[in-house]
Amino acid sequence: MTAQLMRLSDLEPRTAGPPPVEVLAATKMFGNGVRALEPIDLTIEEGEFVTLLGPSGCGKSTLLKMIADLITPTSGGLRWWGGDYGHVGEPGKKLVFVFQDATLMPWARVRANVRLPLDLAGVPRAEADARVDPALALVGLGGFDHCYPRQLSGGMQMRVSIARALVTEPNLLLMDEPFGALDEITRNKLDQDLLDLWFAKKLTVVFVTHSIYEAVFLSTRVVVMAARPGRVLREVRIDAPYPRDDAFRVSQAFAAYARELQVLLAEASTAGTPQP
Ligand SMILES: Nc1ncnc2c1ncn2[C@@H]1O[C@H](COP(=O)(O)OP(=O)(O)OP(=O)(O)O)[C@@H](O)[C@H]1O
Repeated sequence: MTAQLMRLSDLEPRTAGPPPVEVLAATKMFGNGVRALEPIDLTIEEGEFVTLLGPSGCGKSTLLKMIADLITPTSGGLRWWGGDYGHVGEPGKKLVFVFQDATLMPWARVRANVRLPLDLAGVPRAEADARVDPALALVGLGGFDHCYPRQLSGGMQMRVSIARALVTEPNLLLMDEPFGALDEITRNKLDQDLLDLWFAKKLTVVFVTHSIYEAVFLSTRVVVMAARPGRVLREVRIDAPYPRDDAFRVSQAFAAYARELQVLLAEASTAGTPQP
C-alpha cells in the first residue's frame, strides 16, 4: 500500500468501464406481505467502498443479497458490469459474498476451507493449493494453513472466510456485517486490514453494517437506509483521504461525519409506518 495520502478524486474512476452494479428501481415484497424494499436506485462505481447503514429491518441484507443475485427483485432490476447476471464470473467480473458467520467446515483444516471454492470449480489441486498461500498471506494468516477452525479465534476465523473469498480473485466483494460478532479491538484491526486489501487489490466493496464508526472509517460513500418500508434515506460521501488509520478515527473530520450519520440514523429509526 502506498504511504502517500490519496483523496477520493485520486481513486475514481479506476477504469472507464460500466459500473459493477446498477440497481434500477428494484423492489422486494416477501410472500408474508413485508415490503422489504421500496424502489431502490443505486449505482456502485468501480473501486468504490460503499456501506449500507441503517436500523434493523431496513433491508440492508435484502439489498446486498439482490446484488449477489441470491434474491430476485419483485419489480425493477439490476445490471452487473452493464449486463445481466449471466456474465458475472467472466474475467474482471467476479463477485463474491462474505457472510456474517465465518461458516467454515469444522472438520477441515484452514487450507481445505480456503481451497473449497476452487475445488468446487474443478481447479486442479496443485494450482488450487498454490493460490491458497497468497490468499492466506493477504489476510495475515500465513503459516496457519494446517490449523483446524476450532484452534483459531473468532477474528482469525473471519480472516479465513475472507481468504476463501479472495482465493477466487474477485473484483466485487459483498460483505454482510462480517465483523459484527467480534470485539471492538479485533473489529478495528480487521477493518484496517480490509481497507488495505481493498486498496491493494483494487476491489469494489459493498459492505453492510450497523456501526456508524465502521461506516465512516471504511467508506468512500455511505448509503443510509430507513425501515418500514426499506428505502434509501440519504447518501453521504466520506471525503477523507486514504490510507486511513487510527489517527483518522480520532480526527475532527471523523467526528463530524459520525455526527452527521448519527442524525440521519435517528431520522431513519423514527421514519416510516408500522407494517406486518
Ligand atoms: N425471507 C424473508 N421472508 C419474509 N420476510 C423477510 C425475509 N427476509 C427478510 N425479511 C423481512 O424483510 C425486512 C428487511 O430484512 P433485512 O434482513 O433485509 O433487513 P436488515 O436491514 O438487513 O436487518 P438486520 O440489520 O437486522 O440484519 C425485515 O422486515 C425482515 O423481517
